[in-house]
Amino acid sequence: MLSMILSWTDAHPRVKVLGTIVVCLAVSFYILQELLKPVGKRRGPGGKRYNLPPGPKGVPILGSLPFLKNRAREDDHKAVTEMARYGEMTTLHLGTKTWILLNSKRVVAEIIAKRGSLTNGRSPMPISSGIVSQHGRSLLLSLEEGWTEKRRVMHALLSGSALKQYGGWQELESTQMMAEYLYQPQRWFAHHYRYANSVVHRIALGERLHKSSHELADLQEVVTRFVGSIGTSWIDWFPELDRWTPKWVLQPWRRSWEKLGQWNYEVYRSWWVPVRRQVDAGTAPPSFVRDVLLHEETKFTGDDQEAMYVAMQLIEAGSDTTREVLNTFAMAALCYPDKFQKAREEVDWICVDKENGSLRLPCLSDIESMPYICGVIKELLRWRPIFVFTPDHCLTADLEFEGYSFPAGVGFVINEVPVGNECENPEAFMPERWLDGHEADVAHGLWQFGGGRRICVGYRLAQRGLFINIARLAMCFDYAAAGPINSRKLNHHLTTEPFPVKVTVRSNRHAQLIEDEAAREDVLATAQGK
Ligand code: HEM
Repeated sequence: MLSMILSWTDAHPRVKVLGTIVVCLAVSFYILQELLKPVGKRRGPGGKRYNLPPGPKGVPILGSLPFLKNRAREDDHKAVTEMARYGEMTTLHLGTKTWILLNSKRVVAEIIAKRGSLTNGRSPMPISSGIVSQHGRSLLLSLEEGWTEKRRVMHALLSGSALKQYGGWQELESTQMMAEYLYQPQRWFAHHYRYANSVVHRIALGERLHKSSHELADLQEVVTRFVGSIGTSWIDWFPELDRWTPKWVLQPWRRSWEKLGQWNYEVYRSWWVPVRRQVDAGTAPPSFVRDVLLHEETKFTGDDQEAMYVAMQLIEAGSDTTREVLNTFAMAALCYPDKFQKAREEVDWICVDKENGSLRLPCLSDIESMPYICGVIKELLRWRPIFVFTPDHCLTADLEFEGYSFPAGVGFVINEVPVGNECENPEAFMPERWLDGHEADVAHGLWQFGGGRRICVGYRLAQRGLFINIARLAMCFDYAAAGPINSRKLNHHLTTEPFPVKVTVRSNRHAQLIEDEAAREDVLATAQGK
């Protein structure tokens, strides 16, 4: 048979050439597929086969990447919700990575929280972590890349003394925000951003924010472009390509990312260097940088550049997130006036004097007495999550779990929408669903801050910042739609008005209260733009 084929192809040389090409292509494709096998399909030691949960088949080599890249950011969250149809866990092969989506609260608690010492790694991201962040943003670092030391120093942010110290600044910046709302209600969204940015700026670097709009825009652009780099480059899905190919000959992708990384570095330096000098000279005001990161007792083992990334990462991680939740609050106020009213009633109950009717602004010590406001915060994060996926929690050793076996290197990812929707009537905004005695603990039963060993280090600060502002806004301002709105179109990417809102102060008495408070805190003139 073979000799017949050979003599036939001898007589038809073109077919022979074509056949050879087809065979070569098929062999190359097979080799490529073997080389770029995702972590979850590879055999373990001694040829061990792993048993992963079900999931979509995907296409050769790329797996489910084309699907995920196109659909994960859709406003209706349909694609990420559909992923949960495979069960409590869904396996996705994405380039050479394998993600296990965790679709229920139960498995998130089991894998991310209870087995946190095994699931605290991160998969390699040579572009967004390596080149763009110069291996400095702890958020994306693996254990081997020095995450543990950075986490150690940041941990201080979760402590009671830090919360107390920074609480005063949160109240002050919030008072300024209230006054800004009063004088420029049409710029409500911009006040959210200013608040979020200045609070975390002061916590990290020690000074109130007095940067030029150009400098602020640069930092915002750095954040946007960094976030935009996550998951964008194919190389982050096939990190092996970065290791296997010689850098300067076969890595054409490097140049533009390096330019971005260098620009990011320079913007960071322009914020960092003056603070570093003040600390060295002993003239710096209190801050996380002065009192923790660079304090000799902390014994941070990183160099100046690593310290800079730790400090600056705080600012970017803490500002956009808080701004987005405050915008979501404005949307909920428009769509659910009855819930807004309930929130207001709770604040009035505490902050209006029962004997003489005088008013005071809510403060952080009111948290325990305002469970409904605490419920509003949790519900905002559940109703319109700002993260649909948390970063992957990579397994650092093989794991057996409920009949499945997972190889080291797979990434567990919280599929936030189905997890948040595991409740009655998930489409509705219902703060009362959180009134279970744990409402003041924002991470209890809510996974928007991630979990386990890598849980957001700013989650307590975030909750307190949201509390003080939401309680005060509910007490003092009314929200009305000023055009068509769609509660799913929050337009978080916009720096202009994300949806049309008309804000008005509740009464002259409330206006007076804000002015008095702002004058007392010495932020009135700044809020008036003087
Ligand atoms: C609503 C507000 C916020 C949300 C939803 C949020 C969410 C998150 C999530 C999901 C992670 C990854 C957790 C994981 O991998 O399991 C994270 C990490 C982080 N967050 Fe937040 N965050 C918020 C506010 C803040 C604030 C106010 C700060 C700073 C003051 C902050 C600083 C950080 C830092 C530094 C990390 C990286 C931690 C590490 O490398 O271990 N976040 N955050």
